[in-house]
Amino acid sequence: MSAALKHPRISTQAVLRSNYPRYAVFSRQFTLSTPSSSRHRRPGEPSGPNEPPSHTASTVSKSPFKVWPFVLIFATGTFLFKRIVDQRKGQYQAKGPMPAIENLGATTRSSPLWSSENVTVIFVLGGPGAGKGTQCAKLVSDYGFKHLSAGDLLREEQDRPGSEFGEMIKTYIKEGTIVPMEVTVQLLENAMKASMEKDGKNMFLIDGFPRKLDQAHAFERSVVPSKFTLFFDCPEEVMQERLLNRGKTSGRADDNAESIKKRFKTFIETSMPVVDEFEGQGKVVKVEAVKGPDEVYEDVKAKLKQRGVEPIKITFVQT
Ligand SMILES: Nc1ncnc2c1ncn2[C@@H]1O[C@H](COP(=O)(O)OP(=O)(O)OP(=O)(O)O)[C@@H](O)[C@H]1O
Ligand SMILES: O=c1ccn([C@@H]2O[C@H](COP(=O)(O)O)[C@@H](O)[C@H]2O)c(=O)[nH]1
Repeated sequence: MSAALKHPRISTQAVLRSNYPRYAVFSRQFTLSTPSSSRHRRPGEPSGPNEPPSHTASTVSKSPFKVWPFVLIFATGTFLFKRIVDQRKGQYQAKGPMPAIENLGATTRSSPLWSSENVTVIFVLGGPGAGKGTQCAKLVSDYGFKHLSAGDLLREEQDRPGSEFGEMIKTYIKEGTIVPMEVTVQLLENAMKASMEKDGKNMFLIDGFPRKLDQAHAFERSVVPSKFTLFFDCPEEVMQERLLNRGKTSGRADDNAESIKKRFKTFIETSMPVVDEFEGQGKVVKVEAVKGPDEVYEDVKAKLKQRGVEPIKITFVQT
């Protein structure tokens, strides 16, 4: 547009021809205002290069039709530009509020905080309701692991008075989608540090995490590489029945038919690629999770044994 105003004879003509054929007459008139020796002069037009015109801008200012198209083009352009900007703003806002990630440093490290020699991490994955938490509770008492559930940590943070992430977490959990990894990885790292300092525990079962490839990569790069992933395989119908049952007493905002459906979708589309990637690295221990809790647990113990993970031996010493 600015080019058109600087060089009206050239560019506005081109614009008018290409976009507004009905202004062709005007366009021609405008072109004719160019001084030329090979045509008839118009009234008031200078006869030569040294003679001033008898009145200024006569061809443009006399007819309103010669100005309006430019005004129209400018207004339409401005209107469309503003609409595009507003639409884009809308798209970004629809993704929900982003956390103040500058306060969350864990995922910015380029090397792990701990080595897998000193700190053992077993990820526990499986669909919603596959029985991860139930099996973890059993493993804690027999193997001495510290159990950290990513979902529990997020719910705690959600309910912590003054948390800047509370509202955001609530929305993600209700929708069955994955909270931005900066928040979850930082919560896990904090909980691991606390456990090591307080209980001296350095063997962790990390339940319900990583649920997305970016989390998996960030955690292994900046916190500690995992030993392997314990994966509980269970059909959706079985998991749905368990979750609806649990929903009668759990008080969880996502144990209802609508949220469960969304959580299943997220599991298939977002979390299964994590299992597939670890599988490709030979780092998945798969357990069928349809039978009762004790039968499933027997299978878990047998599979862990194959991986060299043994229960804690309690030795009774006679005094
Ligand atoms: N093997 C099983 N057979 C029958 N019911 C089970 C079994 N394992 C767990 N449950 C029950 O199913 C429900 C879900 O179990 P659990 O909380 O352990 O699953 P989860 O995988 O941790 O779920 P989520 O990912 O939603 O936290 C609970 O009510 C639990 O008592
Ligand atoms: O890494 C994670 C783990 C969990 N979430 C969110 O929490 C809910 C509940 O998780 P449970 O493991 O079933 O307790 C899950 O649906 C996600 O919305 C997460 O964002 N990131």
